Amino acid sequence: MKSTGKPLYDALKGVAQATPPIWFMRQAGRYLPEYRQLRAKAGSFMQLCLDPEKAATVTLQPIDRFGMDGAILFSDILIVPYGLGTDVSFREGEGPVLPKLRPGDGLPVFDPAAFAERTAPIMETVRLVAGRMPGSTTLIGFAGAPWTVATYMVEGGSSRDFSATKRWAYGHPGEFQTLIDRIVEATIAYLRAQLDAGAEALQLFDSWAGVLPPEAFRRWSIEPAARIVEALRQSHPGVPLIGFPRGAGASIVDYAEATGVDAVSLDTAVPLAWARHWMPGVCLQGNLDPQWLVVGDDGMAAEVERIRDAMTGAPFVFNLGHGIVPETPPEHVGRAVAVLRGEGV
Ligand SMILES: Cc1c2[nH]c(c1CCC(=O)O)Cc1[nH]c(c(CCC(=O)O)c1C)Cc1[nH]c(c(CCC(=O)O)c1C)Cc1[nH]c(c(C)c1CCC(=O)O)C2
Repeated sequence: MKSTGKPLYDALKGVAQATPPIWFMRQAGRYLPEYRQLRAKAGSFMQLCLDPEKAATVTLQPIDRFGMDGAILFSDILIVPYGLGTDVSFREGEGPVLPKLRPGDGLPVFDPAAFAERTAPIMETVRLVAGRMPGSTTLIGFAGAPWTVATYMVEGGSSRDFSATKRWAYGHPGEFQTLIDRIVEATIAYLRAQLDAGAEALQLFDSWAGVLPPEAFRRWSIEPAARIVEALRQSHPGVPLIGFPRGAGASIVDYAEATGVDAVSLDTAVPLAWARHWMPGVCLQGNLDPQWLVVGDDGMAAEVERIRDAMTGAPFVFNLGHGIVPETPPEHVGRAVAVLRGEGV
């Protein structure tokens, strides 16, 4: 493949780069003073997500500061339930709050026109960022995977054990399938719209895939992701797709094969040599522990080099095993980038 001049894009398409491209999950957010400053003026977090000018500015903050190879759209996975008509809000220190959906309740219906209208500001953000990015940067769009999005809709927010969602999925699988199907349809429309607006690659975040036993993982994580991948391949052939089935353990190999993604993002527990051996056909992404960025010392530098060196010669994107935490000093992020690129200590 001819180089596109975008190292992240090329790596995702399977071409190993001499220096791995880098971006970090949650690279825009509360650890950055420039984010906190803009966030204070935006009202609620949802208002910030739905304000294209501010969301575009926030998307570009980590590009301006660190020269990341990827810009991830500033938004949230809960925009899909919002687009389906669900009330979504974020409480300070508590996280997301949604009405709790239960078996027997009317399920949200995917109305394409209403969904497109409610999510239109996100597409405007994508267009603004696409027009303002450096040419070597790749713009990454994203959505939550249907299982992870469903857990927020059923639990009414974050959860420790996902008991209500699991009991529904195991006890009433037909009805739970309908809920998943509706989220799949909405997600396909949502991701297609991001691509039409200028996103160059996509990531599907299945943050809670790891709570599912293997058979349930196949049905509720792999199958919906495979349907989304197939639909996007039909409408937008060639667009690099990244899957992140966090905590999937050994099942990540089945996920990579059965969904047909171009790249998989590895959580902190996945051994890199094992991933290279069992998933030779995909680009790998990961998997520095985000807590190393809080520590930021020579131990962090050594860990960055260990991960980089373990992946030499393979298509690889340097990232974290999960999102940056708010306590992270921004200088430590800068140091990790410099160490990776061999520019600093
Ligand atoms: C599960 C999930 C969510 N959102 C997301 C996931 C999947 C990744 C993961 O597992 O972390 C994905 C997400 N959320 C956010 C982005 C923006 C882009 C980026 O990565 O920089 C992305 C890609 C912004 C955000 N999403 C959220 C914030 C903080 C809100 C604030 O500024 O007050 C940001 C910057 C809020 C959010 N959003 C969500 C929760 C549980 C919370 C509350 C916890 C927290 O605050 O970290 C749901």
